Amino acid sequence: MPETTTLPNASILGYPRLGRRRELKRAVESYWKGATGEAELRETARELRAATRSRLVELGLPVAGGAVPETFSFYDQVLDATLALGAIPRRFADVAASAASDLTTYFALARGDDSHQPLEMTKWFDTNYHYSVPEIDEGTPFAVNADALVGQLAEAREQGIESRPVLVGPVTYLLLAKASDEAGAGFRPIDRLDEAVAVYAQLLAALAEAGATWVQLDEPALVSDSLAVPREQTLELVERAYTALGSAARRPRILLSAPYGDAAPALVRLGALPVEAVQADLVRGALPQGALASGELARAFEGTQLVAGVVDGRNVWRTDLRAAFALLTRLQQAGIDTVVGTSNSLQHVPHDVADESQLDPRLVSWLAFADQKVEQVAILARGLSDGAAAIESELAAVDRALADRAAAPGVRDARVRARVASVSDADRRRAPERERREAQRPLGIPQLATTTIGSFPQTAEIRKARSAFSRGEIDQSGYDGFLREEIERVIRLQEEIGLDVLVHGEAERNDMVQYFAEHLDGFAVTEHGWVQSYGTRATRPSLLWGDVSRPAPITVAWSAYAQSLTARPVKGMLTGPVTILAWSFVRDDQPLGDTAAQVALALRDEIDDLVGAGIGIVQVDEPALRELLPLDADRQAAYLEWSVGAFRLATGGAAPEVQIHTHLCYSEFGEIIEAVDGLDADVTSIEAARSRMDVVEPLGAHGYSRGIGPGVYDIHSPRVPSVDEQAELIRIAAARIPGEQLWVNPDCGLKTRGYEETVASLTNLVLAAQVVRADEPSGAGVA
Ligand code: MET
Ligand SMILES: [Zn+2]
Repeated sequence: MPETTTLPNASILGYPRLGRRRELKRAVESYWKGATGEAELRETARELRAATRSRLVELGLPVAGGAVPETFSFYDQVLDATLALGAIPRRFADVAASAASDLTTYFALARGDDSHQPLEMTKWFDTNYHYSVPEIDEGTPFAVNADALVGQLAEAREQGIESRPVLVGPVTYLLLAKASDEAGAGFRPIDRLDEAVAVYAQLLAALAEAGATWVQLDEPALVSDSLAVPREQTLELVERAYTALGSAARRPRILLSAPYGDAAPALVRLGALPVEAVQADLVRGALPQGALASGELARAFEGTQLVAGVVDGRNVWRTDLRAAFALLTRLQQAGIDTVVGTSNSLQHVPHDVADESQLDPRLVSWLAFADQKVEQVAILARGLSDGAAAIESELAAVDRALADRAAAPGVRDARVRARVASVSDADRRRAPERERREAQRPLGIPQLATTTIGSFPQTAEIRKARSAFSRGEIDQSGYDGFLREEIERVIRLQEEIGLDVLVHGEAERNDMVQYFAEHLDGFAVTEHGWVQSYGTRATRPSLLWGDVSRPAPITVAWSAYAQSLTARPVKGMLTGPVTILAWSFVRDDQPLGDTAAQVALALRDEIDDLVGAGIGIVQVDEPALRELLPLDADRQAAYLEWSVGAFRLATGGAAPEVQIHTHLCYSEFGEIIEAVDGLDADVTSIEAARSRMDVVEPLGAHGYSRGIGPGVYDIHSPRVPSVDEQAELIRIAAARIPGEQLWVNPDCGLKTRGYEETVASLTNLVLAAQVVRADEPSGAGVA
């Protein structure tokens, strides 16, 4: 074990990485465009890292002892680990061999190039952050590359800060990897754990050599039941890996973290590992009460520090410091060397609430973004060192803010509460499926009906008009006129292409959640509250702070106008309750299910009004249904009950003749078919083109009886899929799913696409449907 000091009693696992004003986004994108060179980009990155370290110290993290984490990334922390391990997929070997620098290879992996598809991206645990999926096979090279981490350490030292390098740990890295296409049958990336651990040991040696006193290795795999191996086995793998790493001759002290969930069942065993600190998420998770009371936990943590993740890194609310302090005090009294920490990296929250000049100051007083959370950690740490009295005034200030929040108008709205209380099971039940199918015949939907997912390209013109409107340069009627012209254009275009069920195109929406947040009571939107979703992309989640209700119809005028222009059916288009919650920062003072029911009732009224305005088909998008599924298997049933219940409450008022669609876009659809079936939607569109229709297999096996539209057009790139290619995918689906159930549509909305490729691709899509209808002449025509 290295002879260095223990961790100071305040730390965080990580911090936002794009910069307070998304400086890194601009620098990286300008480098991609070729407008700036690598040296300039590296200089901006260096300045950003320096600013972050100084800021963390200013907010109260100690300069010495490894309290300040190095969590910079040019694109993604999993991709950083791929480079640190030298695990360049073999299909990129030519890129790596000829690359001018590591950075060229790095971005080629992230984004692909003319001759290489990029690494796949998928969601990081139960967050809306996406990581670049490592591709490993028996022959993927592993070769240590500590340059980036060592360089950052040296920069920090120059600044007078003893920082702590951070890396995704070996078990999590391999469990999040996928077997490459070249892998042999039955190969699993985790099979190469011992080799990877050997490279991690070399990395640790290089860091020790460079003077690192601490290193943080993140192992969130420890809290997940959604990985390829059962959780108990993950713990064994972690024990194997860290027993080896712990015994390495030359290494910094190790902080092993288990963020994003409940590590309680594993905590005693983690404490006994030969590492010097273990972090546990005490917001999503708990302490093992029995082991704490019996002294077993304290014995396991003898000589090991416990980083208590009491400040929530997943939301934007001020922590109840008094409750957090009570928990910390119990740990301290149990004799455990306790460090105050966050539940997970602060990368999932915006920078600084002080930047929000437009928000109601009263709301602001209840909030804590990343900077405020670091201050909270520092306050609690001071309490641990100096005693409760030293922080009593800070605790009292939080008490007052929380009391104010609990009593503030709008946080509890008696009318909304009464309505939720009066909801009965019948409100969640539509007429039986078969009866609905009959009632919906007049809609005249043909077999292999063609449609889109909702949005059409968001052109520069649309964005310009929106910002001119928000700046007051055009007035309401000017803006509405612009949107009506846009809708008319999109309707005519769809008629020309020959789609069966049309959409209005969503030109009025800046974002599928924020648009609704802006039109519902109980929400606020931020100015600078950006959160990285992947690479240089960030979203600005809305703040759901109060009881939710709908002061007036939201989408009805647009949908009704679109329907007035055409004889073909136009789908109304709404974002579902679960997705609205998932992509907002949600109040933490009541169960999510209660909040979801409020949003559902607002949407229920919207559907009612859409139908009243002559709309016969309404799509309620739930792309985040899978994302919110708890990592912990024990919590999944309860989640599915309230989430599916909220969708059904939103849609349950629709008469049998109204066709309800939903849209889900993610690949692990097979896992939650039961729940999707439970949504009781008439038609569901899903992402399927990239996986070449993998989902139809489980759908066929399940005996799924509802309408289903597996995507035949991958909208993630400008590539135009040919008629043959799309027809081929339709045929794969048609082999397992009867024609009257099968819909033909793209994977997702078209908002990020350009018009040229959209028109070409949709034209091919319609032709492909015609070609397949002609395969079996008896199946063609109106069902
Ligand atoms: C991420 S799912 C998007 C659904 C939405 N209706 C759209 O087309 O864009
Ligand atoms: Zn989608």
